[in-house]
Amino acid sequence: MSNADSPAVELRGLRKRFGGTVAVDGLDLRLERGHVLALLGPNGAGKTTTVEICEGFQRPDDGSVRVLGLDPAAQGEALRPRIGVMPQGGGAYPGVRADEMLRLVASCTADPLDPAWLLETLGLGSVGRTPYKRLSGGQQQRLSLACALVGRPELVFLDEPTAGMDPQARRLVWELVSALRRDGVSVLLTTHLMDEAEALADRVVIVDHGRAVAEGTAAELTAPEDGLQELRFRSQSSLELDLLLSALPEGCQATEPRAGEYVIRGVIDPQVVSTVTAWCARHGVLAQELRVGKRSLEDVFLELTGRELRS
Ligand SMILES: Nc1ncnc2c1ncn2[C@@H]1O[C@H](COP(=O)(O)OP(=O)(O)OP(=O)(O)O)[C@@H](O)[C@H]1O
Repeated sequence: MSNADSPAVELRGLRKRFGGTVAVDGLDLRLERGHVLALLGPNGAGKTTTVEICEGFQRPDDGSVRVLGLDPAAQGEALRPRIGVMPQGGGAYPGVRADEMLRLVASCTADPLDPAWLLETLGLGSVGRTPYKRLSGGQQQRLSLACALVGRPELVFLDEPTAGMDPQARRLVWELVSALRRDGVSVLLTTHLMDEAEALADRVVIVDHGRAVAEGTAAELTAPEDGLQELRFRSQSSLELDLLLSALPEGCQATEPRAGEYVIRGVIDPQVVSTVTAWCARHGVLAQELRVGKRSLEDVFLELTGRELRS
């Protein structure tokens, strides 16, 4: 396969362990050119290790890795000018000013974007002369993102790009990632924020314990199983679901996937909603956060793994 036709990233059977810890456990993944792929998973799922292997900073124990058609471990020199990397937690010389830092990185690339424009776009125009160590965590993150993008990369790796940012800064970063996508840049991002994955990614790979447990568009992943709808609510734990079920039409299922969280699956019509709330009222149960509709990515993750994304 020629370099230009190959996917932006293709991983097959990727494995990496650190001593007794299995960080990546047979991961397959494919990012098409010009797409945004989100690796969604809780802390310790193996997201950073996967990204660092793609960037050539770690060597896998097993499996094949192709990034823009190249092997990052063996062809790093050819690959590096074509990718942008925003590592988790950023990093720079503590005393360097924001604009100096960005200009320095720009000077190492063949055809950089205008650093002043990039700082402005990321809301850093007013802190260009501020030393790195005096920037807020969110500003440091945005400077790190600017450094990843200034060389006009074909492919960008963003490891938890909005961690620690306030909502306004997060919105700026989301807009920038959407703009990258419009410009045909491929993006692999990691996150444990489902709304981030949902807002930005063409495809989402849910990872847990170094393995992909589900993959698809956010809409595919959250579509109700079997075309059935869901009614969800929270309440005290251990409600007598058999009793509730006996009040509902045939074909409905009722489960408590986690203590105090209830899911009714079936054809959810107004009558079913009314039956559930009436049953709750009869039993002195306050049904909170009652909603009818599709599952969230968080629900999907919980159902697949029994754990929450935000661990
Ligand atoms: N250099 C290392 N030495 C030892 N263990 C490591 C190393 N790097 C990662 N690990 C372990 O591998 C597992 C996966 O870590 P990784 O950082 O890839 O997960 P992650 O999904 O990115 O999590 P986070 O969101 O916390 O960054 C964890 O158990 C972690 O402690």
